[in-house]
Amino acid sequence: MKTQDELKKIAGYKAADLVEDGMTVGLGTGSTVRYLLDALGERIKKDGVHFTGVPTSKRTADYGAKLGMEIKSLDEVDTMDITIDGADEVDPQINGIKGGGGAQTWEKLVATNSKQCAWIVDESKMVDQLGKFPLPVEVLEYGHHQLVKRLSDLGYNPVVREKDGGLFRTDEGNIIVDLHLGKIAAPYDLADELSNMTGVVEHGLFLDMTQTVVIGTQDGAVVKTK
Ligand SMILES: O=C[C@H](O)[C@H](O)[C@H](O)COP(=O)(O)O
Repeated sequence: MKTQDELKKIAGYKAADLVEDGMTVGLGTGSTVRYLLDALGERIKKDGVHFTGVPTSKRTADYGAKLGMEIKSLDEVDTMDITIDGADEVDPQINGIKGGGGAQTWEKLVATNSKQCAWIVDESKMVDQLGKFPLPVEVLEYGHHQLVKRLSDLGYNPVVREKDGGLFRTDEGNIIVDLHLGKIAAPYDLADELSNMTGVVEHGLFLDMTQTVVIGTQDGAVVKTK
């Protein structure tokens, strides 16, 4: 029986095949993406493959640069040929929840500027309906008590994310409110509602953005395409 970490590695290494010489590639964030970066680092060393990486977090930028990748910011490129990223939950339509690591705002910016997107997940992340994983929402710190109250009144069970005894901070210096929803019956309505709330920077619902999911399973990598 392979561990969850081994399944993440299977997905990350398989997805590295999607990257071709000369591409501009959006690089996601998280523990599964770390395996993708390791695999790409090996291809750089062994095969001399060259691509430009557009990272979705400072963590990914630092790790990619350490592995010899050319790193550019989103503002320095026109478009990305593909973005490969992790996800916290993926449903049968390849919609998902992201932001478990608090990186969803940069991730969504990079994804929406990419020609195609692929997610890499272990099989435990595949669900019939989104919402068991708490939905991360990046918000401005200013006024967040009011916003949290509003989210609570709506029945969304908001919890302000903490780290090391203080508030968790995103790469933009904002904070994260995790919505404990249980099930998301109407994801499109919820996405619109959250996007329209003043103080919300970005939420972790990624709808109709991704065409491919590479799943690490006990039987190897499975690629599902829309
Ligand atoms: O903010 C973090 C990202 O959305 C990650 O891609 C997501 O949380 C999945 O991370 P992991 O591969 O570590 O489970």
